[in-house]
Amino acid sequence: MEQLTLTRPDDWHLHLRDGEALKAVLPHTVRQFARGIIMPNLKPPVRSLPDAAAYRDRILAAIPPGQTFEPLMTLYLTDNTRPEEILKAKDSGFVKAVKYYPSGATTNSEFGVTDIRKCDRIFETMQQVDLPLLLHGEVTDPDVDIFDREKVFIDRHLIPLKQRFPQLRVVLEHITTSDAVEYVLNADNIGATLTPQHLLFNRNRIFQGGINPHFYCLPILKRETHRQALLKAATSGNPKFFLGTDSAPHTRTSKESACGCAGCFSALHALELYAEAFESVNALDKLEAFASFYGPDFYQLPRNTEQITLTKTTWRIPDRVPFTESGLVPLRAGQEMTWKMA
Ligand SMILES: NC(=O)N[C@@H](CC(=O)O)C(=O)O
Ligand SMILES: [Zn+2]
Ligand SMILES: [Zn+2]
Repeated sequence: MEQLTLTRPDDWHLHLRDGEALKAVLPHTVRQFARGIIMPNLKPPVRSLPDAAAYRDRILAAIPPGQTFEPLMTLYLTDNTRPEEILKAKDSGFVKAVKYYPSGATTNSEFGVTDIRKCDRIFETMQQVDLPLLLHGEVTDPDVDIFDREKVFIDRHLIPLKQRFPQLRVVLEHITTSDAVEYVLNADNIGATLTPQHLLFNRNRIFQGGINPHFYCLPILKRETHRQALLKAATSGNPKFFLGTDSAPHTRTSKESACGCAGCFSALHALELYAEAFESVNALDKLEAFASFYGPDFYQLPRNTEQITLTKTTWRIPDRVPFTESGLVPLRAGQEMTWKMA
């Protein structure tokens, strides 16, 4: 039987939610990943060090007995974040980054930043203490076409930001365009995470045979040329590109709705999805570094030492996974996978 053994990977962009939802989704991530960068877009968001400490405790308490997982916490940047909060966060040792959401760009981003220039004092402090900045890189200007929002963010905000703070370490999260790939390749002190959905699907998938809300996430899937550029970057062996699932659980009914939420749930089978994407371009030999080496290298953390094994077998992704209320529909539910984690 064909097998693939890898150093245990980490997930560098993960939504775990809170309460009952957290308890339902965390075991899936714990099964695959040793650590995760935990997104702070709760309601209300994780804005201070005490918020992050309390959320971290709730995550630790939800880990299934006998298993291990290290939540790497982030703070949610607002117009009112103070430099002292950044210093305290850095000193804590468990806050590994600060997350920037443009106000209104995505799920629970209402408390996000209204004008990136308002945060220059914060970026100055982050640059000084070397705390990475994670970007949801889309503009919210309603006049900008939804498919152009990432590119326009890079041109209008990211390039000037990097000119003002060249040493600030930045992760452009869940990149979706060849423009983002080009930018990251040519800039310094920057990395990017890539999701399974953006490596596997183009925007046609959202509309195939009718509207498919479970393929709607933000930034939205783009056209095929972009998908190919992302796949090329992920499998290039360039350490700037690493794994971040952006697994973003929403109840089935909140997705299958007249105004459905953005986010794909992939924690159940993330690694298998990535394996399939890499295999599609004969690059399985590049999977381990993408999934298990380049992320810790960027975050200046040790690589994991444990191993995991993927086996070539066909299995069917369930239609539903237990979650609060109506359950969760995993990415590409009901379809067949060709790799399975032991
Ligand atoms: N990616 C998504 O479509 N949704 C994420 C938020 C985010 O990462 O932008 C969520 O929290 O649901
Ligand atoms: Zn985002
Ligand atoms: Zn996300």
